[in-house]
Amino acid sequence: MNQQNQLAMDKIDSSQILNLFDFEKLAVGKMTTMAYEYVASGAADEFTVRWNRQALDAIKLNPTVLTDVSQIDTSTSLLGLDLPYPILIAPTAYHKIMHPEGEHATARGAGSAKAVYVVSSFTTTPLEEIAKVATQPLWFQIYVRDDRDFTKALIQQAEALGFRALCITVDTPVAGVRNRQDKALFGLPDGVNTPHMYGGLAEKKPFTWKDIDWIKSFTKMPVLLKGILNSDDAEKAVAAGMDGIIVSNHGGRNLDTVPATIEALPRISEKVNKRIPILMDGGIRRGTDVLKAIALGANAVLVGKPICFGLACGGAEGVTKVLEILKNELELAMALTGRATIASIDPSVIWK
Ligand SMILES: Cc1cc2nc3c(=O)[nH]c(=O)nc-3n(C[C@H](O)[C@H](O)[C@H](O)COP(=O)(O)O)c2cc1C
Ligand SMILES: CC(C)CC(=O)C(=O)O
Repeated sequence: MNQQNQLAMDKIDSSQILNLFDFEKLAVGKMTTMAYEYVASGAADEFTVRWNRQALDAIKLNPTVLTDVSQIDTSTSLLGLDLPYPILIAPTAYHKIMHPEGEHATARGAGSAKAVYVVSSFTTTPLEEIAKVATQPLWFQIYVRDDRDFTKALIQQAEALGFRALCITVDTPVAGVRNRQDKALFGLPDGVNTPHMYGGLAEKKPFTWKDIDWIKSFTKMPVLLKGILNSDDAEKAVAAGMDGIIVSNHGGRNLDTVPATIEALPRISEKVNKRIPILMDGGIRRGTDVLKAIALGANAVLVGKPICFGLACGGAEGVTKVLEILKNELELAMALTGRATIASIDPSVIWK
């Protein structure tokens, strides 16, 4: 497709695309069936995918009235970065199957929205190219491979390119039961490849806390573990000197029937007790979801599928729009609950 046609395809009708669910509906018609199924599906019977949403929906809010909400300030700081709002782009693989400009567009979209973009190690665009167009901080997500020299070189490459933090995905020693993906005969189309990763996720070598110590020993980037669901692991992460954790069930794509992340968050937050930052992802679609996650102990959240759908619908502009809608909804949720700052969002905003 030539550039002009692509730009026409990418125009988003703002009168009709008002929330993150609208993007998914629009994306169905814009993506190949294979790409849509890859993004939208979860593991096995998709209980966890649904629970991520249902658990957030089931939480009721407890607003406070007559506080000064004339100035809403969503800014926060995280691992040395000043963020205008506590929402990051979760690492998701294979952006070129969602949009021809792939991760290039995602990085530009993140730049316009002033959001941190966590780049997947399964990027279909070289890291150098992403770094060149990024105007906001980038973080890197790594899948640790059997070949540890390869793994080390990749982490060092990201560090040398100026990536600001490393997220080690720890919830995927093997890929989950991905029936929908398999039925859609998932495979990368000709011309799309992953310049920094080989093969799938069929690693044989044990990957344990020792490897985490090893990575921590040679990188200066802050290190976060992505995919923590139980509070004992959270405690071990603190003991191992991690700079942060991401409470995540991989968007329900790995082990079906694990709980919603918003359900796992409070006990992890209690255990961690503010010693290190906690991020959370899984089912965040509304500003009220962001507010609930912060109230229950998250310092920030990440969004996965909505970014993929935004990218598919509108390239860089679509990515920006997803983030702007969510940020705007967060501002409204803060004003309507009587919380003018992120620091003032505490558990009392949850109806008990
Ligand atoms: C299409 C897709 C690809 C993903 N690829 C990765 C990946 O490469 N590395 C990773 O750590 N997580 C990956 N994830 C998980 C996300 O980082 C994140 O945990 C999850 O999508 C959050 O839930 P949400 O999609 O409901 O927002 C992927 C998720 C999706 C939907
Ligand atoms: C290449 C895949 C394993 C990326 C991933 O984490 C996912 O599809 O959930």
